Amino acid sequence: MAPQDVLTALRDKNPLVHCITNYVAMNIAANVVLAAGASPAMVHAPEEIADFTPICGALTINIGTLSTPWQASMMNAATLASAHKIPWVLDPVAHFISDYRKRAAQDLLALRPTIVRGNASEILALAGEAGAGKGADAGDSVDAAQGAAKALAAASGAVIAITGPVDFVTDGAQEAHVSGGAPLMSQITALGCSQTALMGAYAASGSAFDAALGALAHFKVAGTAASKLAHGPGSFQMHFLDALAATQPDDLAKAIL
Ligand SMILES: Nc1ncnc2c1ncn2[C@@H]1O[C@H](COP(=O)(O)OP(=O)(O)OP(=O)(O)O)[C@@H](O)[C@H]1O
Ligand SMILES: Cc1ncsc1CCO
Ligand SMILES: [Mg+2]
Repeated sequence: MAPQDVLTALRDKNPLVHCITNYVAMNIAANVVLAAGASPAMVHAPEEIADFTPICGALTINIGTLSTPWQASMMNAATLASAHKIPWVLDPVAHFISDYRKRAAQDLLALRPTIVRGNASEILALAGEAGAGKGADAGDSVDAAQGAAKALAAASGAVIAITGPVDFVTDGAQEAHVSGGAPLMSQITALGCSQTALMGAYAASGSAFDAALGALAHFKVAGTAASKLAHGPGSFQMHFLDALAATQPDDLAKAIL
């Protein structure tokens, strides 16, 4: 299924996307998923996972504001998703900042996510390579992390997506670059986290590589459109949501190299 067909299926199915994300990202990520045409639900209580994860079209897990009870929910939800063959996406936000977070990311990776999405520093570190990341923002270039992404895809079986000025995605065999968007996108917090949530919506609607590629292209196309209307980060966010909703399946090819 080509990326544009995944978007058509997404809008047709309006899939339910279980998002376990961070406090910073919750609102923008939910709005991004809604604007694109899917149905987000931010559910993280340990008591609710067993009931909720199995009825969803996809699961997304983001460790941006990790704590012990949330980690238990993440591990349980990921285990259930893998057991029920529900696609799930891992976003290992700044996992290199502490041993606690590093171990949490590796434990989740061992549960075999369908897709891993991170910035260059996060993907480098997840593959065990040294990078320059210090917090949630990337300190490395996408180019520098491409080899790590390929190695990680081969080792984990996941599709690996790196976001940045030009995105890169690989499943170990196929690969693609995705261009467009605007530098302003890195000035708005949690847009990467929102990209992860959108990848869940796409993964609920098509195969893993084309889902990741489609979600990356959707952001770039909408980012390019929003940047023409925006006067700064605040108005960019407003125009970006409008542009996500206005993006049509045939637009996606413009961003894919
Ligand atoms: N300089 C840039 N030019 C164009 N697009 C960009 C640029 N920087 C980031 N983007 C886009 O912004 C989105 C978020 O990517 P980014 O790599 O900043 O994620 P992140 O660091 O994980 O973000 P966060 O942790 O704040 O959620 C992606 O769609 C990416 O393609
Ligand atoms: C700024 C920030 N801190 C923890 S999560 C997050 C959102 C972007 O990853
Ligand atoms: Mg960023």
